[in-house]
Amino acid sequence: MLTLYSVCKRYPTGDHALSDIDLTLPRGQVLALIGPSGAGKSTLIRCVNRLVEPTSGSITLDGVELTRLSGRRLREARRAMAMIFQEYALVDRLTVMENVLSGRLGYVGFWRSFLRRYPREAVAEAFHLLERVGLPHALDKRADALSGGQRQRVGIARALLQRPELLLVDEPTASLDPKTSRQIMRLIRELCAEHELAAIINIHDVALARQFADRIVGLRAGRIVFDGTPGELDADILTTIYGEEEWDTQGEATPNQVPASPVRPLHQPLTAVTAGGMQ
Ligand SMILES: Nc1ncnc2c1ncn2[C@@H]1O[C@H](COP(=O)(O)OP(=O)(O)OP(=O)(O)O)[C@@H](O)[C@H]1O
Repeated sequence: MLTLYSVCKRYPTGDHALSDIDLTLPRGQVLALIGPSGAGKSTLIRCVNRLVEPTSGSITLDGVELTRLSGRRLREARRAMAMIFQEYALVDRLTVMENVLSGRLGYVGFWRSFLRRYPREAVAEAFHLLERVGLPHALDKRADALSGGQRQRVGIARALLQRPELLLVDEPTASLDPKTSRQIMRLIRELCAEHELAAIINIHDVALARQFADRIVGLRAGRIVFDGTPGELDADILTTIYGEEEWDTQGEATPNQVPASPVRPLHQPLTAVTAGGMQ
């Protein structure tokens, strides 16, 4: 469904953020993108929806070459790719419902979106999605009255209202406590299965990646250095991705199972892992 071929990104500063990235993502697959800070994870997902312009290479979604699109055709292509952000990117002064409905902005005309008049069908779907993400009673609340976990649920409902084929998820749990992080990752995973959505999730927490992704891609210095299943991610591979460290790799986590002892870089706080494993 999504194919990247020989994608490179060099920023005007001279930073080679991505070098020769080849990746094919089938429909419905949940891919976790891991790697050290500066490895190029955010750049990669932003190249897919062209928030960042790749310097060279090809990116196709359902056979459409995204790198050559502009104007209306780029806007149309972007509807199929919804983004979920670390900081949620909600409009604080708007209600939960209004924030979710903004997921349809790419579909309604200028005046409708300006006046925030959405089709009845979109409102009904937004109700349904808010119920699905566990916020049926928060419709009229202002976004800034919500907790971080609730805000992320709104962000997820908004993304789904866009009716995407692909979710681009940028550190969805970075600002959340370990239990809420697991709930959010589980929700994303379940929704991907329900809607046959593919997802690329940029995530620092290796234990969460192992537990909730079908596939893990490790980036280091802009290159893919690992592409495999969570079960294949052993200590040697973690060293290849992150560098030398004493890795704890006991306990094979499979999606929706609680790992006995999740993999973690030893420099991560122990509390983050133990609390995450308790739920
Ligand atoms: N707007 C920019 N201008 C110049 N260089 C940038 C820009 N954004 C990122 N870079 C550089 O590109 C490289 C990859 O950055 P990127 O943010 O994609 O990495 P990352 O893996 O997402 O890091 P983190 O996990 O810390 O978010 C880094 O060397 C970074 O300094």
